[in-house]
Amino acid sequence: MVSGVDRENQAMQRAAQLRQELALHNARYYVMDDPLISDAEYDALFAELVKLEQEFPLLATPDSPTQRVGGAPLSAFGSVRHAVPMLSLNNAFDDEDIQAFDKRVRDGLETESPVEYACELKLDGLAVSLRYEGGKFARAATRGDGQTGEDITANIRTIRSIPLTLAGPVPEVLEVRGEVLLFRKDFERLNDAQREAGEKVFINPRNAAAGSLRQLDPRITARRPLRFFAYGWGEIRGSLPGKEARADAPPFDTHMGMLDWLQELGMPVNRERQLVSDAAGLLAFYRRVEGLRAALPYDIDGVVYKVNALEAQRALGFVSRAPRFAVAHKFPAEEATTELLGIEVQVGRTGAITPVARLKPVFVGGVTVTNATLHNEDEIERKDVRIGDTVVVRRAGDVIPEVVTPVLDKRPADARKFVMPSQCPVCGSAIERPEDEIIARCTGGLFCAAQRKQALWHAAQRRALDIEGLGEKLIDQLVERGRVHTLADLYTLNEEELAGMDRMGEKSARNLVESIAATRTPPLGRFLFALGIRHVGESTARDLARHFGNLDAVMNAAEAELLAVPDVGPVVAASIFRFFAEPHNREVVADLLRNGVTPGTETVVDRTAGPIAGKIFVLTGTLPTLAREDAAELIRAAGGKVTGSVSKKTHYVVAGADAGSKLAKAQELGIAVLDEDGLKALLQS
Ligand SMILES: NC(=O)c1ccc[n+]([C@@H]2O[C@H](COP(=O)([O-])OP(=O)(O)OC[C@H]3O[C@@H](n4cnc5c(N)ncnc54)[C@H](O)[C@@H]3O)[C@@H](O)[C@H]2O)c1
Ligand SMILES: [Zn+2]
Repeated sequence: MVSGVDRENQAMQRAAQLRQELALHNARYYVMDDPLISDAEYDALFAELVKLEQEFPLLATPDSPTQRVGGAPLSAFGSVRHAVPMLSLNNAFDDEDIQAFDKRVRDGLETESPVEYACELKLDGLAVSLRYEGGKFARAATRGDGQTGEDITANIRTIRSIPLTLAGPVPEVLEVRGEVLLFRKDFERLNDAQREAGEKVFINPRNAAAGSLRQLDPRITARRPLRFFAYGWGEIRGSLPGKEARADAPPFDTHMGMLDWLQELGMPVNRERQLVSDAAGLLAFYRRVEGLRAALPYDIDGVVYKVNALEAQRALGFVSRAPRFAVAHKFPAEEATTELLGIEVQVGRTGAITPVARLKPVFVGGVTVTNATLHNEDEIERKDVRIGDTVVVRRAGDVIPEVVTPVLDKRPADARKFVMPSQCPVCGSAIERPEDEIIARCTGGLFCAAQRKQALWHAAQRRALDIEGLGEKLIDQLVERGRVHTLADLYTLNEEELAGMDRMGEKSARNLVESIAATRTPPLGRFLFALGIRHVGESTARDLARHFGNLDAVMNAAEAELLAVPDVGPVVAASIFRFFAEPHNREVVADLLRNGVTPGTETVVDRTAGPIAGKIFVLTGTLPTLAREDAAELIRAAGGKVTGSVSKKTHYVVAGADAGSKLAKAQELGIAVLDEDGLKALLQS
């Protein structure tokens, strides 16, 4: 059994250790703007110390971090003594904490009736105090240790949304307090620039805002798009002209009234603020903002509730580091640090290879996360993430968790760089990354299980093989049951097994077998399109068919030959060539042929000769016998081009009934206008 004395000794040791750790983290966070651990981890250490000090009150020394605010001001800045201290806020994490807060407030005010609260966002930036004298901006300071802050007047002047002159009559001295922050987009841009310049990146927008504001050179601050929102005030001296207020007190009697007034004076005040009348109202506000959080352009780490009546605030007063009349209701942290155990790659439905971080399980954004996306190879390189690193993981709202950045100070000596594998982990085909692209892909195409569903769906669609009755749900089943591996397997399905699938009757099974059979002789262009070759859309597939005439010729074409096809550039040619160079894809085509699929052939037209070759057509209005798409086909088949709008480059406009502005434009530009007969004559000439 452990004696009471032993326990107290243990507690004392642990408390000393916690204080030392917290002091280190305070310095990293408040002074260097470069924390080593996440806020959630810091909060856990802090809470542990609070608990020990509550159990053993003798441990609560006045220099304990639990009794103090922030960190010491940097001596490089001039110091500013706060006439009214800048405090922190007590934290609440769950509904019970809020009920307890409301009860403490009502007990403190000796009232049974509901208390009115002003609710605000808890902006995740850093607190500053702006001093106006005679309505003019005079000085600005950081919170520092709460009593003394750093003089950041020159830096604050660079923030455009902060007025240098207040709009309206104000007391002689008015200190406005609020949060300086960086929008997420601006943060990302800033980090990109930091990386490019080989400078250290910031862990999150809060630290970036703090680092930007606490610059010894205000020209650097000026280049950072910092923002400001006011949520309070400090010293007030002199009364407000025309308003019967007590001197040295705010010229309003509620918190919300004061905020509205600050806004009228030209101070930015966050619009997401609301009055509620009891604990239930507080919780409803919390829920509402929770839903809003992901859509806000800046980070918040919770909401703040303040007793609205200033008289009641005064009655409740302060504890050492925070007011009794306010509380911060924290959201689950969106960021946490953990260890990056490994990087694996995932294959998407289009063959895109995504590197995924395998993480030591970590609780973030309200769930335990073990995987996070790393997007692509460049991103890993850019962020310099290595296996073995301690990394910051972010999970905001329902967004897929992502690795934000490594914590460089914690990099172990044996951290390894990621190397993109050369083979697809699903099908073993080559992984390739075209030079001008960010995304690496599996070249397995139809053969790759990861891409199968997408590939089948693509092949079945109207514009490809047009397999009626083969829907997405059925494709999922066929692939998941291992019955269909490639497009070729579709042609081996029989009625009986199809009838056995979910939501399939005998009749629909029979119909499907028939409709599959009906697609056994596709035109070559549609067949090529159905193969799902990257960059080969419907019209490129048609051009290929026309240029090469038969399947073999397309499959065996060299890259240079492919480049001879109209509108096929280097990217497309390379993609076609790669597709048919992959043995798995050739196998699938061979299987298709073996299973009775015979794509058609086409007469190869020399589209460089003939009267239409290279000519540009625009079709408008309704032709008497030809559908517009058929007319376009005829033109393309003869080597012409069809575009959508009339310009100086247009050679012919083919106009039918009800032709509108295109015809007018053609006449205006003096372009030859043909009717259907005219077109046919031209084609036959
Ligand atoms: N990761 C680390 O190493 C590390 C170290 C130290 C502190 N921290 C983080 O900082 C927190 C403590 O910092 P703190 O003392 O600044 O307290 P806090 O950030 O939890 O709360 C007080 C602050 O909230 C801000 N605030 C935002 N919106 C507000 C509003 N509407 N009304 C009033 N204030 C508002 C103000 O800047 C105020 O100073 C910890 O909980 C931890 O999350 C992290
Ligand atoms: Zn693959």
